[in-house]
Amino acid sequence: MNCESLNLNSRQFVWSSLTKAEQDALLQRPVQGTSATLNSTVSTILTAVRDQGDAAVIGYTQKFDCAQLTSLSYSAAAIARQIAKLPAKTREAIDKAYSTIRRFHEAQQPQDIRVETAPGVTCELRYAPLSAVGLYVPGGSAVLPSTALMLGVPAQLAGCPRVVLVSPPDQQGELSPALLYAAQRCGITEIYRCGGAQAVAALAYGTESIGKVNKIFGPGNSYVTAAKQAVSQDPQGAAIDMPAGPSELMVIADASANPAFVAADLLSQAEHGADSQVLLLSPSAAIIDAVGQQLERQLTTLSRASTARQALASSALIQVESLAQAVDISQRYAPEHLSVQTAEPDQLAQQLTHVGSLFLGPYTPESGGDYATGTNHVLPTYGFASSASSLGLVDFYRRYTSQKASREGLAGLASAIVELAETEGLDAHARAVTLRLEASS
Ligand SMILES: NC(=O)c1ccc[n+]([C@@H]2O[C@H](COP(=O)([O-])OP(=O)(O)OC[C@H]3O[C@@H](n4cnc5c(N)ncnc54)[C@H](O)[C@@H]3O)[C@@H](O)[C@H]2O)c1
Ligand SMILES: N[C@H](CO)Cc1c[nH]c[nH+]1
Ligand SMILES: [Zn+2]
Repeated sequence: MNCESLNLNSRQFVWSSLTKAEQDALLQRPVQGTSATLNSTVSTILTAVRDQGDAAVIGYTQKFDCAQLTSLSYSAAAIARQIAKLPAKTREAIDKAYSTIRRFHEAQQPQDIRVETAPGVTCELRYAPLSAVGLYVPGGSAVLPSTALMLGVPAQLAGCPRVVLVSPPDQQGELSPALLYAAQRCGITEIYRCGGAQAVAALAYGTESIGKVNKIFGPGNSYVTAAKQAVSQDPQGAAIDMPAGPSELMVIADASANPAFVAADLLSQAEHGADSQVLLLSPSAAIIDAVGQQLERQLTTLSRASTARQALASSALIQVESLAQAVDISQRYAPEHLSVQTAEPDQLAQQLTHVGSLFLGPYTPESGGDYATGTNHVLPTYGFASSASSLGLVDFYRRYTSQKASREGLAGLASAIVELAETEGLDAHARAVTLRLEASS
């Protein structure tokens, strides 16, 4: 398809006139069709990094990012030189975003709990920061310093002892001053110049220069996401935060919405990548038409119009029968971002639970949450918003339990423990209780 000549009218649909199969196709994520080839590419990269370490990472960085590196690490002096180039106004913007994100995440501090479950028996739930975390900051199609904040702030607040940041370098082998400043604000000093599946493999398995981490965080394109999913299924690999892939936005708008606002929001996510997907649901045919016209008009002024047009080819403006039907479709699609631009957004929001993040009302653009409202922009995609959570402070902790019983406490539970152990035919379990009580009677 010639992207430049995509006719947006061909992406307008009336939901009730579609068959079930057509409805399903409309809600399918664009990347799903290519997953077999994708998985095989990713698996080759993971194996190469496991076998050859740094050499493979450096080789793939040359192949995919066109950067010739002799070392993956970034020295403190080189980081400082880059940061010195940052204009003051960008520094101030990062500072502002840092403070709102920090404020929202600080309030999420999990609390240990201690409960006396029976006389003389106490149980505790404790949180410990993860000891080594890897933060993936995308840098293929656009460098995203904001993502360094979204990952770095909670890692800093949790107090993770080792925080490693990776991101694909530019063709000169450098990371951007803004990204490095954002990392510095979050206290991150261990930084490597690599991206894609090779960076995920290095974090999960370790190489000569990059030490293995316990958990990998961060969004990325379909290669990064597939690599994260693969290493998380390998007992030798690492845990991951969630599948946070190509950006998605669904907008529910009624006749009260401003079509220019809606179109701007749709384009803001379409410009992320050709595999982004944006969907409008509206009971108003007039809004659908007006948003279509606004998309055409606003596209002409965007520097990434070509990317946005490619994303629009697998996007849709859908006329629904009612807002109730829009809610049903949204719950089924489970979008990463859901914008509600209706007369009563708060009311509708009560029913909209399958979302990564909600944007309510006409003055809450999705890009606000991408940068500076304070919520985390690392969110589940591909429909995982029906089961996975948005990134938060708690994800940087491990939860574990502890218990302590006095002799009297154990005596009080003994009959239950012994009876259950005997029911399960596990004599040694029962003896561990009876022996103690006999010894101390
Ligand atoms: N869900 C979220 O929370 C969230 C947040 C921010 C960004 N995003 C998404 O993250 C994505 C970032 O993607 P990006 O591409 O800009 O950057 P990226 O850093 O994720 O990917 C770039 C890397 O992809 C690898 N790559 C590219 N082509 C390849 C190929 N043919 N074979 C193997 N590897 C290849 C390269 O190693 C390259 O370094 C976008 O889709 C954006 O929408 C999602
Ligand atoms: N919208 C992206 C998440 O899907 C996050 C982002 C970073 N910069 C701009 N936007
Ligand atoms: Zn965005």
